[in-house]
Amino acid sequence: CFGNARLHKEGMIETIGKLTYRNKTILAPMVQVGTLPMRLLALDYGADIVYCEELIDMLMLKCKRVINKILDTVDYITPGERVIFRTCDREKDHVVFQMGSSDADRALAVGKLVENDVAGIDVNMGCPKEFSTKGGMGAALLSQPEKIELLEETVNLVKRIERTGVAAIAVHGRTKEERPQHPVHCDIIRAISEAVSIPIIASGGSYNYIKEHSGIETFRQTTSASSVMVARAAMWNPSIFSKDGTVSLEKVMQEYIKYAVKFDNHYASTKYTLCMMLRGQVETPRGKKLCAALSNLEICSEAFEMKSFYEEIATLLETKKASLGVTEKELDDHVEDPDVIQSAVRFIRREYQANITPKSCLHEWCIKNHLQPTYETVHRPRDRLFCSTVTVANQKYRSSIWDKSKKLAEQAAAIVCLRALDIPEGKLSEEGNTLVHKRKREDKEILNNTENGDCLPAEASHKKLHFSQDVSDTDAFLAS
Ligand SMILES: Cc1cc2nc3c(=O)[nH]c(=O)nc-3n(C[C@H](O)[C@H](O)[C@H](O)COP(=O)(O)O)c2cc1C
Repeated sequence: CFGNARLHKEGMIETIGKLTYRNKTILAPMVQVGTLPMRLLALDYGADIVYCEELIDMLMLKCKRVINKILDTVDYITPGERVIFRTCDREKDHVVFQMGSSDADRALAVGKLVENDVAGIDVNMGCPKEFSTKGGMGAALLSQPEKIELLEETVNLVKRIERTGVAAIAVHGRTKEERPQHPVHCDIIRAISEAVSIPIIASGGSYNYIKEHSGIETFRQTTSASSVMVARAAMWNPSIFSKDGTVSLEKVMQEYIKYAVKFDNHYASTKYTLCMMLRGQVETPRGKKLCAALSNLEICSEAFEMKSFYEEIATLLETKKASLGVTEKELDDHVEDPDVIQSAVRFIRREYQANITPKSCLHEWCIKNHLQPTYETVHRPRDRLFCSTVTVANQKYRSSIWDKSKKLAEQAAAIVCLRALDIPEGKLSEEGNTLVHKRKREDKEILNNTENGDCLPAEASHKKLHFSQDVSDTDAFLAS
């Protein structure tokens, strides 16, 4: 069995800590899923504590802390302006930051970096996946005595961890070799619970116990644990935390999307989480539209009929931006370049044939002409928009309209190039368009690793989602 050690703030700053881990229901750490929208939704439905997805220490140490006045959030962003961790006041007393680390100094440095923005800090010692263990993180920590004082027996190990002063230990009741669909070892969690005096948080009950809210308590009693942490059952429907019974998935998804839009959640995380909620339904027309979406706007407009909500929030954010005195002119810090062919275009998915994108058209044309298109994208941090320049045969092309995602910006650049070269771009309105392209979305490359789905560190996670037919069910996904 393996677990997560929690270095509670109390342990680090004696007078501030308020969070305790007794008698709590907890949203478990889940890569891609446990971003701000899911955490807020879980709190709305009654979770007491919410964990972020595992974030790797080295990546966090590259981040700077930024107050985002437009979203009212605190963001930790990489030098490349990627948001790695976003949090807000509402969750401040409830959110536990989970890190992946194999080095005490780095772990401490990350702890110091985030300690004033979170309620607790968790070191992941549970992830059995290779990407984690080969870096000496996750479950690898369990076999490095010098790092966590391993003893032969799990109970003795937990006792020794307890003596380090951690506030609580979460135990996922499975061995390193077992997979999430194997029965959870309640007896082992119980033995651990009885052996130590700090709170034990039982994890691993989604598959066998937590079909509805009452299952959380059954799992707690069966394991004699202080608290229960829920991962998959909450991912499938976060209203599992509600004492009033579960809410329809349709409503839950809408609520989730609202948070995702309000807090500008990365669309890949939004899409992944919604696909996990849809489970067996990703092959339905809506599931397919969701999988094809390349932005939160597309998720709202194509798959959920929530375009007007998206637009309303976008307008609000624009107004806020303006009231903060940030003008469009100030924002447009992208250098004008006379050598670049520019025009004001935007890629609108529904205007194109299902399997065709401007990028794929350009790619195909380039292959035929023995050319190689190269894309360079810049991100404007203040409004989080992207602008891409494509170079073909030493000529640069770009759209003057900045877009919501790198992918959309690249498509727009491809459109400018195709139009300048008078090449069909795959639009439905193009007469006699007979181009047939295999759908070849960058997303598919990004999302193409089912193996890591049950515990994937954030650095890799945006590159490893996959929603193909064979991953239409979470259980299959986790089992792979
Ligand atoms: C999509 C997904 C991502 C996960 N990511 C993490 C993670 O980042 N850190 C971690 O410690 N465990 C992670 N886990 C493991 C869960 O926190 C939990 O221990 C496991 O799923 C068993 O609990 P359950 O039966 O309630 O699902 C992940 C699980 C899932 C399903």
